[in-house]
Amino acid sequence: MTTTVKQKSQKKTGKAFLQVGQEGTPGTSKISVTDLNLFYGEKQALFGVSLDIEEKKVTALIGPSGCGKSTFLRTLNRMNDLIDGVKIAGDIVIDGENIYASNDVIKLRTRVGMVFQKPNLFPMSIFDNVAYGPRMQGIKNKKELNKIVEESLRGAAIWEEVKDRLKTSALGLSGGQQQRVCIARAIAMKPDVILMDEPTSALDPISTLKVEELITKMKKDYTIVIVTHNMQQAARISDKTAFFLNGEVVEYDETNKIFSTPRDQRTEDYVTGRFG
Ligand SMILES: Nc1ncnc2c1ncn2[C@@H]1O[C@H](COP(=O)(O)OP(=O)(O)OP(=O)(O)O)[C@@H](O)[C@H]1O
Repeated sequence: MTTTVKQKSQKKTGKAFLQVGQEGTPGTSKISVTDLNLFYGEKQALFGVSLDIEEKKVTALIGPSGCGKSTFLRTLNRMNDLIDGVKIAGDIVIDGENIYASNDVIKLRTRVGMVFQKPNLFPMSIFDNVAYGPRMQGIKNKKELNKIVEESLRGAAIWEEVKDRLKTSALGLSGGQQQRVCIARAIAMKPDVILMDEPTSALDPISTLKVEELITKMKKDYTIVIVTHNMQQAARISDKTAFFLNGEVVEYDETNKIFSTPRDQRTEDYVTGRFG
């Protein structure tokens, strides 16, 4: 606990911006989930989910529609708290801290950013979209904001495309560009973890490829958890894959094992397209 607080304050004051989050060692456990059960009212959506998500790796969540992937993803930054009647039991520990033990959800969502299925930019300029979070955190200095916006847009591989139109409406960009600005907006909060819920499902193949390349680059700096329906995408970009079925994790392993030599027949049936 003390260590975590210390690390966070060093992050704020110390290192150059995009180096934030580089303290962790790839492959060590970043998020530890133990016996997680979630109910929407009377309906149980997650059943005893336990898994460790590794630092600076891409973890894919796959499985048929309605099996609990998005529900699980949203527990990692407590987005389900916003839904009436949700009950959650179990532990989710990030960097040694149980995220359900603290009431500081804003701090949690700063550390654990999220990118949604459809780009959800605000009807304001590209600059203001990316500067929105830092401004909410109290950063007013123009030079500092300029730096954060440029570094975030560079980090999201969209700077070259938008640098001459930062003051124009973000809604004038293509869907694929908007999604990368959404990623820049998440990066601007200096998170450690980025959750992505089917981030390319609304994009054309070229934009999808750009976002996939971006995700692959981003794992140098961030721990990424991505929900995808696209098996090829999971195989291309993720290091680990969890296969969900009816609210349970059937199998969780190195991605190449899940796709080449799965242990469970149900995983094999799903990844080979026999159902889903
Ligand atoms: N807000 C909610 N209220 C009640 N039930 C919900 C809610 N959100 C999801 N569910 C139910 O929880 C179960 C898991 O849904 P979830 O969206 O997590 O699945 P998913 O695997 O992400 O599906 P998809 O791939 O279609 O997005 C489903 O039965 C769904 O109907």
